[in-house]
Amino acid sequence: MDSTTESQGLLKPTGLRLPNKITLPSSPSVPRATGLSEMTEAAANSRSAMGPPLNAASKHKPSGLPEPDPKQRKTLAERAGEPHGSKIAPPPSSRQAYTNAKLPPANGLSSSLSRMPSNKTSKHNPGKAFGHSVGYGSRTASTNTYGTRPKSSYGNHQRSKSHHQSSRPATSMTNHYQDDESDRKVYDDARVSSLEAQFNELKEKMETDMSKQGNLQESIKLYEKKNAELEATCAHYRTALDEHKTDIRDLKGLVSTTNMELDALRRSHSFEVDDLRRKHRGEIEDLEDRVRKVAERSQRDNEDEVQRVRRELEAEAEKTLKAHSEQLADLEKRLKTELEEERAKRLREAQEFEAEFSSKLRNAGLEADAKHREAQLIQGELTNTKAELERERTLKAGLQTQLTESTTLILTLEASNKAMKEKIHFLESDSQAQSTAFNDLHARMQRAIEEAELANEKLRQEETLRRKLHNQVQELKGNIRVMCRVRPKHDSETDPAKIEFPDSDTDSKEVALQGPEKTNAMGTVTTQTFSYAFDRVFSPKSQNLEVFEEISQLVQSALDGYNVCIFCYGQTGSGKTYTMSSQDGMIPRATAQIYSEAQRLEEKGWRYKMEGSFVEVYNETYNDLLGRSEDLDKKKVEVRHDTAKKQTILENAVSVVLDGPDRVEEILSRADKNRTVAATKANMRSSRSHSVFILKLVGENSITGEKSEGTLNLVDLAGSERLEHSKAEGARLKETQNINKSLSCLGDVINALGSAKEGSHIPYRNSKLTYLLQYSLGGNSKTLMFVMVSPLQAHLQETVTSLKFATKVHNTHIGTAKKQTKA
Ligand SMILES: Nc1ncnc2c1ncn2[C@@H]1O[C@H](COP(=O)(O)OP(=O)(O)OP(=O)(O)O)[C@@H](O)[C@H]1O
Repeated sequence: MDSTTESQGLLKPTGLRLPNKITLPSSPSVPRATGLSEMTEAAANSRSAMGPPLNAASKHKPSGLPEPDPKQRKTLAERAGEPHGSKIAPPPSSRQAYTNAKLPPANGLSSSLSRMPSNKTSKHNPGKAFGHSVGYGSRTASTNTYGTRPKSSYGNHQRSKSHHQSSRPATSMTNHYQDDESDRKVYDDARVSSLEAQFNELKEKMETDMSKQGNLQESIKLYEKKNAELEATCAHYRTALDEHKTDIRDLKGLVSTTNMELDALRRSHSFEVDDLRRKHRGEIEDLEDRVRKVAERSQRDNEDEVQRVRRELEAEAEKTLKAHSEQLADLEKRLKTELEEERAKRLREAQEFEAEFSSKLRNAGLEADAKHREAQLIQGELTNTKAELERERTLKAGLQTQLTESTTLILTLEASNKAMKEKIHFLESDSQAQSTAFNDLHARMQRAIEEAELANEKLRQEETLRRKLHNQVQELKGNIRVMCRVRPKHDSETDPAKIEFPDSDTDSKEVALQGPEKTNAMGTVTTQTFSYAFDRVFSPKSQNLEVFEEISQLVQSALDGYNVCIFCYGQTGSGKTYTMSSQDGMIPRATAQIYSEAQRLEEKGWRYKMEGSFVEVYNETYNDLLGRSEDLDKKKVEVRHDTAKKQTILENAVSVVLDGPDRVEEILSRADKNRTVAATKANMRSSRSHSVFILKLVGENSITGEKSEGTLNLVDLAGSERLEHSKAEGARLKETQNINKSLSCLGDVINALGSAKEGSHIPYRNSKLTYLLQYSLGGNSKTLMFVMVSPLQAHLQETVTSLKFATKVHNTHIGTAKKQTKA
């Protein structure tokens, strides 16, 4: 039911009219929701716009709604044209009682008023109460009071008053009623007008409330609208929030992906940097290696050049001397002829003028005596010159310093020749004396030549003696010698072992290793020192040249016809290959020495033929390192021994005739190439195989008829590391087992050679290596073992094992070496 209908309903019983239209004030105070903050503000505003609570509103505060002017308002009595309404005002107490609604309104209003909210404090039925007390013309018997007072405090008061009245007698009451009827009527009118006033007041209040209700409904609608807007905004923001959350999630995913990519990039970058660093280091090492090789090669070239120039100069000097001798001989011959002619001529002249110049002849005889003395002097000078020439011939070979002397001598000879010519020219004046002088000269020259031949013969004998003495020296040094070499530490290597060379200032024959620190039960830290002594110890500072000087005498022995075996023993990476086969290693140096010695010996009548072979022993099979690389593991190399000649023959292996120093380089590079090819097939094969360079030297002296045949074996043994340390498996295990077997066989052979009596069994056949070296180890040979030592602490255990093995070999004494002479 709307407010208008309700108002109309209210008007019916009373005939009062409510204003047709209640204009609700616009509510400017209600803001439009524009956002979350605005909504809060609007809510606050709307709350304030709602006004005070309803019970407060019942006090009728001005609400802004149009209200009838209170001055124009008229009471019902006024409207009905009853002028006395204003005169009879109810007592203030009765007005108060109506306000409290303890009394019911007039009967005509009862139906309408019954729909009004009742005061909950009242227990009365207002209509009923009103009916009982104010019904027109009816008074209930139960009403002991006059019945005009409402049941309120006023009523109570009435009741208490009635109570007093009830004590009055009924007759007196009836009288009173008749007397005061007019007063009662007045009083009723007053009451009616009072009720009307109250009703008006109530109606106004209702209207106010209704208008407020309308306002409130408007406000509610506005709030609902605003709420809907806010909810829409809220939903919008929620969607936006969800989108943002999705974006944030995406971004987080992107960030983590980017981070992962960055990490991957960083990792790959660091790998690349590491690779580049490794590559760079490798390149630097390659470059250093190449530079070193170039330097070494150029040094060798220089040495060769010096040798060549020396040889050329010597040849030239010899040629010059020969030319001078020939010139001298020509001169002598010409002079002789001229002298003969001159003599004949002079004889003729002398006969012609004998008589004429007899006195002059006497004088000439005197002069001839003088000249004879001079000729003798010249003859002495000539003898000296010849002696000098002879000395020059003896000394010229290989002595660069004496080349200068030779030049000086040549100059002196030239001067002497010149002087001689002058003297001969002078002597031409006396043919007799000159003839005698030249005869003498000739005789002396003959004698000098004979003496020179005697000297040459003596020299040859001395060479044979030198060989014998050299061998005796070698024997005194021992037929098996052991030398130790400690390689230098590379820059890339850390943690060096403590290796000392106590006698490096004097003999350099000792090496001392300091073992790891050990703590005993008492907590004392001790270090064990291992000392070893060998024939020679080379510190890391030593160069290949210094090492070669020690072994050059053995190389000489090979030229002299002995079997020589030089091998390098030690763990992988200890410097065996560097010592043996590097550019200036033992193999190139030994062959270079052999060449120059062979040339030197040529003038003593020796002619040498040299042949080189290079084989490897890998997994107990022989491979030819000078053959074609594709045949390396296919071609079967066999080793045979000629027991009668005590010679080793390699079948199916290439043997290269070494007719010049360049050939050695060629051999080494070919072997190196083959080993590199093999290394790709079996990893680190060069370290896992023994390589043996065999140089056969066959010499013959055309003058003495002597012959010699020696062999120089240069062996680079495989790495000697123990099986338990190498942790090898599969193919590597087999390799290591074979290496260990052959090395231990080598030890056994040396041991047997040292302890066995002549003719007893030596276990050469137990391994391919000892079988190959059968005639180069033992009684008929000279053996030198280099024990190579790594300078690192990590290799200390292996180093100690190697040095122990070397000490065992060093303590072995092998029987006297025998020179091999060809039948
Ligand atoms: N005396 C030295 N002076 C300078 N460098 C050396 C010396 N000895 C060895 N080296 C270097 O040490 C490294 C290992 O040496 P090398 O290859 O000769 O050892 P190895 O015992 O022959 O090893 P493997 O058994 O593997 O053949 C090489 O780089 C070599 O150049």
